[in-house]
Amino acid sequence: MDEPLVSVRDLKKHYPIKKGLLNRQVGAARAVDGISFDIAPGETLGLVGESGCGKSTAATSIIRLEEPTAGEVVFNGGGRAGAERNADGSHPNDITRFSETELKAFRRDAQMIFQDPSSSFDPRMTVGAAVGELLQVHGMSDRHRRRAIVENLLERVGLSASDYDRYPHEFSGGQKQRIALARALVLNPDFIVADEPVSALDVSIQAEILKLIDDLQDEFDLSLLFISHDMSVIKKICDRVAVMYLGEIVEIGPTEQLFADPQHPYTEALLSAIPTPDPRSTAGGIELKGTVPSPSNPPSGCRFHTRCHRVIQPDGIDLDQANWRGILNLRDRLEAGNIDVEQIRENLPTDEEGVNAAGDDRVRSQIRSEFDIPEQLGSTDVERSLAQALDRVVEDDLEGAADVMSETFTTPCEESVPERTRHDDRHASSCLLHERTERAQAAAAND
Ligand SMILES: Nc1ncnc2c1ncn2[C@@H]1O[C@H](COP(=O)(O)OP(=O)(O)OP(=O)(O)O)[C@@H](O)[C@H]1O
Repeated sequence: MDEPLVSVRDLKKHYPIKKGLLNRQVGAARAVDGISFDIAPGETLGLVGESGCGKSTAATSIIRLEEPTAGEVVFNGGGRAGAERNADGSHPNDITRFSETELKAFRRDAQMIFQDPSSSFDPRMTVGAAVGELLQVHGMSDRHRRRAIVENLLERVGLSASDYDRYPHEFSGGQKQRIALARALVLNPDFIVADEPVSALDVSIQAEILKLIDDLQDEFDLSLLFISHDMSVIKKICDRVAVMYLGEIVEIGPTEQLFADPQHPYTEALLSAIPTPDPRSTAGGIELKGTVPSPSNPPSGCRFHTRCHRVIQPDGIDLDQANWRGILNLRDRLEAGNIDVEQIRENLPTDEEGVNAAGDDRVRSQIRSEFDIPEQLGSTDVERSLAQALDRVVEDDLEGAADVMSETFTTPCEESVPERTRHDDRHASSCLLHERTERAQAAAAND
């Protein structure tokens, strides 16, 4: 790739968590925790992940609307191309080190579009004034010239010059997003960050706005960082995609390749969630249960291991993968002390005879079924440990049950942080499964 327009390296944004009267820092929410990628001139890079993965924080940190905690964002637009690193290793184009003056110049060259077009406009300002405001801020004092530029832009985003004197409330959501695009383009930037720009719009309008963004990108030769939680939107507009989970990028690659051949289980799960026109289709059938864990206390090892349908089994265990997931889910819930045995008992239908004994068995069965663990697992060792744990559960000794479970049921995924594996020069992912395959292949080649 030629010199990228934007080059993000190991970018972090941690929010301090403070407590008590003295407001002492007791921890940090690691919203963005070491992300790296490049965006080429004229390219659209998608950043996708569920709510809470850190996408918006990444966006605002990259264009320094928030101060990053660490890392580098090199911006080679705005006439800054071709600069060499300083002797101390720092880069003169590193946005995170820009002075106020440099930052002001950068603000001409990089713009951001937000999800909700309604809240991005002052209701008392005409559309023309809102779009032209930045021209004025950046020194264009000629009112007639400003008006001519804005009228022309309004037409280029599919509105008309006569909309100049109208007010935001007179426009629909889709039209307001067109106005937001005109405003983002008015200073002729090189780089636009669009944070969920179509998520608040009806699906039919979404398609129109995506088409407009695509056309404008060509016309204005823009690079775009396009943020969305929706894989189907990403597919329509992005050249490459970075998949983000809990502050990290777990996979990155060209859109077509990533959709056809996803390498990270999280990507697979996101793709599986794309609705299909056929209601009977299970579209891959991977159900992403639960929500993204808190970035203040992320899971050890691979952060996705607590929800992963491919979570690795330790040596000596070889269960059906869904059953293994169920066992780990039960273990994690027990460790969190988050199973209410009394509640389970109360919800069971009453029995006429031998209430206690039958009740305990039913509690065991109920728990197994809740966690998708069949009555017999086909492995004596696993069954023995599970039975011991369930015995403790029915005695309401959750801690004891958790101890038994965590002794037997462990996964390499919680022990090692996966390294980035390259699948080709543009496609990479971070999953222990690939690391293992690579190691096995290397060992075979050496034999
Ligand atoms: N100012 C803040 N202080 C503390 N934590 C924050 C702050 N802003 C965001 N976070 C946390 O950082 C994590 C990432 O949030 P972020 O909004 O970047 O995610 P997102 O992927 O954009 O999700 P969404 O689409 O819901 O906005 C979340 O857990 C959020 O609670």
